[in-house]
Amino acid sequence: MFFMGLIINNLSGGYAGNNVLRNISFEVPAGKIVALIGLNGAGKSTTIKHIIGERLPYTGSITLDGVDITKDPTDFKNQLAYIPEQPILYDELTLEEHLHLMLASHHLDNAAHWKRAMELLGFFHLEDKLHWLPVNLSKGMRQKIMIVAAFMLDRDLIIIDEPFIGLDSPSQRDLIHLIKEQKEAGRSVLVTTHLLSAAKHFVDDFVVLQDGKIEFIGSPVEMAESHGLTMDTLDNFFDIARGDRDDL
Ligand SMILES: Nc1ncnc2c1ncn2[C@@H]1O[C@H](COP(=O)(O)OP(=O)(O)OP(=O)(O)O)[C@@H](O)[C@H]1O
Repeated sequence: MFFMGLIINNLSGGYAGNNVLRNISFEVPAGKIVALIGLNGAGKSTTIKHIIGERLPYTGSITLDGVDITKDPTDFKNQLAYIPEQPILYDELTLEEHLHLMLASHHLDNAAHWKRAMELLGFFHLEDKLHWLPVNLSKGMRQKIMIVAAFMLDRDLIIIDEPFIGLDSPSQRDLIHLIKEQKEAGRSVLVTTHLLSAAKHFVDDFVVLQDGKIEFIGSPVEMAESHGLTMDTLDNFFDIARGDRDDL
């Protein structure tokens, strides 16, 4: 039996001439929500680029439900859904056409998945906008379409880059509800965020990156305790990381 979930093992990687990640290891087990956090330039996006296969590991391995990204890249990618920070939509396709295209490209354009897509659209109050083009949609609406498109695929791993940017507070709560549903369904969820005040309430573990290395892995309570903070003051975590402790 394979380990169910994502395992990053001793990963080193980055860009030509710029080795950003240095032997990082962490897990996102099935049924867990993990937040990858760190200051600007710590290596979060670079880590995500490696997990979605945009960059290849220099050393180390990345496996999802026992499938190695280097050995079986297609099988690996077929188990994950990724929501980028910036929505990527085609100007000339309606919302409905986007969803059909996305499902068809994953060989899932059937009644069951379409029903799921409609449920998710309804959840975000977008069900009456099926014929709209991206140009007619607000930034937050475009972000919600990316969320719907990822969640309708029912993948084992969902990666969300900065989930809360551009969403109003009710929509942030709606997204957290959907993320928790994925956890309850036994999926792995990996988010990157700078919003610790929101993340500390729903993540199982924080993985803290600092200069391309793992600085800490643990629950929000463990992270607070090990850095001399409480759950109430955890939002100041990055002030400590930056050396602004006196400001607390
Ligand atoms: N395309 C690239 N080519 C070379 N170096 C890059 C490239 N993209 C990022 N870097 C470098 O990699 C390091 C990590 O950047 P990364 O984007 O992973 O950080 P991050 O933690 O996601 O930061 P932020 O919070 O600002 O999004 C930085 O030193 C950055 O300059």
